[in-house]
Amino acid sequence: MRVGASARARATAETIYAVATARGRAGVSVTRVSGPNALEALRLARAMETSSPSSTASTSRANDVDGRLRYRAFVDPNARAGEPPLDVGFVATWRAPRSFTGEDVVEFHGHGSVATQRALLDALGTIDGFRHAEAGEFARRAFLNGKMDLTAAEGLADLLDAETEAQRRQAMRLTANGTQRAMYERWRDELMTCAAHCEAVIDFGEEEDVSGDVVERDVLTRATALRETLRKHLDAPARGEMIRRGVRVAIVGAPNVGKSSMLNALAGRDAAIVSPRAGTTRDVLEISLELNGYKVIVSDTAGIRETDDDVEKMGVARALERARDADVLVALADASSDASSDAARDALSTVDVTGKDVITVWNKSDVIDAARARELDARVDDITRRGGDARVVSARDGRGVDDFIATLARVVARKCERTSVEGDDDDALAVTRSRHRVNLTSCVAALERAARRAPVPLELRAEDFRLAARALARVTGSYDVEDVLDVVFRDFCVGK
Ligand SMILES: Nc1nc2c(ncn2[C@@H]2O[C@H](COP(=O)(O)OP(=O)(O)OP(=O)(O)O)[C@@H](O)[C@H]2O)c(=O)[nH]1
Ligand SMILES: [Mg+2]
Repeated sequence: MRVGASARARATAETIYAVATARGRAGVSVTRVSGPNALEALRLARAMETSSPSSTASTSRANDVDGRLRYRAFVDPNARAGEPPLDVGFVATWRAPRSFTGEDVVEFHGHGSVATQRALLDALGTIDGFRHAEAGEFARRAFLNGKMDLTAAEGLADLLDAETEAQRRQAMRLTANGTQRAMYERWRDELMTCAAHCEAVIDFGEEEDVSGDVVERDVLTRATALRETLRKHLDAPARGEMIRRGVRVAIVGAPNVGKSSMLNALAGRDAAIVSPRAGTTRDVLEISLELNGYKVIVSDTAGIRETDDDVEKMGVARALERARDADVLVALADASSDASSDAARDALSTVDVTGKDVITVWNKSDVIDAARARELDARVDDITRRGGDARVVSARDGRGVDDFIATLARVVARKCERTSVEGDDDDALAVTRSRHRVNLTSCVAALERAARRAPVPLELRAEDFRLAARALARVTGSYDVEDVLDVVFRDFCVGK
């Protein structure tokens, strides 16, 4: 991995420490120390069978660097005689480069209380050249020391944030399997090969019994194939990003149709204010759910209608904006009357639904007569027959709500499940971050220039292949890393 020498030097000059587990009350708390002088921290670890503090450093430091847990008293080297130890627990030590960060690492596994954590941190702070770590600094060092690439680091951040099964699996694939990195590196190698072939023709011309034309044709064939793969990768529904951030569902419709009541039914609590007055909801209100193991963020929005009320107008604008950003629209209407929904339908027709799923729901089925019920059932059948999703429900008495939730869960799963794009591990193909999307897009742009049909000097083609390869290298962090490091590692907590 190519990383600027200055970055590496800066990363390894100091020894850092931090609590790696959650702060506060817990059975066990792990405090991690990493850096060139990390073994100095063993001064705080005293073997339980010896009572003489002076004997600790020399005996334990030589023998204890094998990653095994050893039972120790944690002591403050400056403590007065007769003081009890700071804590007792286990200490483990790893030597560079065979550690998480690639540096010397010492871990203290003590009791999880605020007081023991603070006492140990204070004692570590008295050691020369030691300082408290910043957020993400351990992971950053691991990256700088070549222990993981940026996609794995991002996967680690995702894993620490994972709330659902789908998020956990996706994060593990990134951080443990490295499948995404392998794919990007394979494509990058292919681009470098194209550049090299162009350059070979430039350097050796036609002498080496290779015809420039043949090489050029071969390179263009490879480039075109790769461009198609990349395009498919980019065009595939943003499944990876959706699993990571949660599928966005917006409940939209005319005022008073029961949008807030539906949100409350989904949440299983009174999250939103419900009232008989049209125009009750003004702001967007969000709740988080887990459906089929996927994270789902449901938004309740203001009822859409023409209005002179300035505040309501802002609410309507926000509702439409939310509809535009959503992955799934729940278009709610009043089963007892179609009239109020016309303005909402007109406004919503301006929202581009490409790539979105729309579930049409008629609410308030408890107040309709049998004829109307039959009419709505026929409309539901019609929509279903055309491959759409529709439901008739009553948020008031709960009729049909479970079926609606099942439909929503199915739609969410369909959006997040494997979409067969290419290759045998489709999940690796999901673009998980906009940072990747940006670089992949510039890769495709450069590749398109490199592989254009018009006669172009080979030098220019070679240069564009190199630019395309560089864009991919930025995703894994093997090129131009300095400017992206803060972006990638700022999401970590302290201690990681
Ligand atoms: N009969 C009946 N009334 C309902 C049902 N769902 C909601 N309501 C009533 O309809 C009224 C409006 O409900 P809300 O949930 O506030 O409707 P809304 O779409 O959020 O309204 P706005 O926020 O004003 O756009 C309230 O009086 C609810 O009690 C239902 O299934 N049946
Ligand atoms: Mg409302």
